[in-house]
Amino acid sequence: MTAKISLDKSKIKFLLLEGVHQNAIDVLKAAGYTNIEYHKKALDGEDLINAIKDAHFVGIRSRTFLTEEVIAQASKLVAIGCFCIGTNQVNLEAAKRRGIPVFNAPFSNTRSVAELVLAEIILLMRQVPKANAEVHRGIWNKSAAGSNEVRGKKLGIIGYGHIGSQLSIIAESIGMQVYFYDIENKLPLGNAQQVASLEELLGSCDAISLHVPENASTKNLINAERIAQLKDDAVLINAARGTVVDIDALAAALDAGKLRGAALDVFPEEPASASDPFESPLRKFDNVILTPHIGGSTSEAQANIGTEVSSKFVKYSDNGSTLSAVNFPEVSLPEHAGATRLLHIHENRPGILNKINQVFVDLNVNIAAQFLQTDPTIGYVVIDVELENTNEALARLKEIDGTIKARVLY
Ligand SMILES: NC(=O)c1ccc[n+]([C@@H]2O[C@H](COP(=O)([O-])OP(=O)(O)OC[C@H]3O[C@@H](n4cnc5c(N)ncnc54)[C@H](O)[C@@H]3O)[C@@H](O)[C@H]2O)c1
Ligand SMILES: O=C(O)[C@H](O)COP(=O)(O)O
Repeated sequence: MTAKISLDKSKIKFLLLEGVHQNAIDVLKAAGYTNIEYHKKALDGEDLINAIKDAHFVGIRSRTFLTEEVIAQASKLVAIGCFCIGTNQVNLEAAKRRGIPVFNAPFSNTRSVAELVLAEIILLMRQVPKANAEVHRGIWNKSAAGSNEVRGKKLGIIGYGHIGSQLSIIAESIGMQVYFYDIENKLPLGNAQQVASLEELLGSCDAISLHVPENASTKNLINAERIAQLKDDAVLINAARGTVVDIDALAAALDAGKLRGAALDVFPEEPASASDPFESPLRKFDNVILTPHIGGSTSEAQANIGTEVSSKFVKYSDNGSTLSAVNFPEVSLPEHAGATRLLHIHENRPGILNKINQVFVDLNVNIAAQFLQTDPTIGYVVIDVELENTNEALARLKEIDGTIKARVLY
């Protein structure tokens, strides 16, 4: 039997924002999904509500904010895809409560960020940003003062996840000694060493690079007190999230002559579009590299992300798989040829699975396979059955108290 989706594929609307790569569209079309609304920019306010209100799937990058209010107005939404790593721009809880899994691309732009950071470390250790700015102004200041090789220097990485550990490998390959601080115990790659406290890292390293997520524990992680602990000639890099560094404290330190330089790719407030101005107290410093959140913006990364996240959409839509969803019980599913597949997302409360199974007892059908995953608040069960009357089964599943969403795949 050929797999057929409950709702005609041409009626399933995909809303893709922020110029996600063409691969995203190609993957959807190859899977038979043709109803794709594509925007090159982020949407907000009324424009976002109007576009999302009849969408089944929405794909965004880091600049579209899917708040509780926005998600509440998207009554048909089945899944959200972040075509990037970060998912802080989505209210993950609000999505989960409505039975909407959120997918991302957890490592498709990892290498791009690590390469940019390594380049910035080398440039800052050689004072290239300052030299470049001066030569542009006609000043020929040829000097070796304050200029160093990175070989043998200490790199301190804060957050040793995908990007931090990738940076560790490539920095070590050009001779840096790598130390890292992470709230979790992590396997040190190569000769890297984990340190027990942030203070230990801050006071001893020549370059510090941040690779933590945006959350309560990382807000202003690098504040005035911690900047004061850095070596006077250290370089500081933030390509994680803008909230991690207190920008005013950094500007004050740079004004006082602290630090050799800094590189920032992310900011507490980023312009929504190219026509909006970028304001920052850091703009005046020649020894600071400022980039417009382009750490993951390479052709390679964007192409990979387009394929990866759209493939997750297709798998969820065709097959029910939530593997690698960031806010949802993960169910990895086999093909379901020959059976009807019913998906039921529910509040995780006692007795609900019994009620679900009772539907099939009452209909006198055998359950061929059942896959269940729960977290403390919701459950996701996928049921394969040989069933003639799917409408009745679906209607009865939807009537069960505590049901959040139910759908059928043929
Ligand atoms: N500039 C860009 O374009 C760009 C591109 C990709 C990712 N990012 C951002 O980079 C960050 C890291 O990405 P990743 O893929 O390496 O994430 P990851 O989840 O793989 O790693 C994050 C690491 O930070 C650690 N961590 C969390 N809180 C911490 C804390 N308070 N102190 C120390 N360590 C802590 C975690 O244990 C984990 O090891 C994310 O915020 C992501 O959004 C930015
Ligand atoms: O989270 C990420 O992957 C980065 O911040 C990149 O976001 P972007 O897709 O908006 O460039």
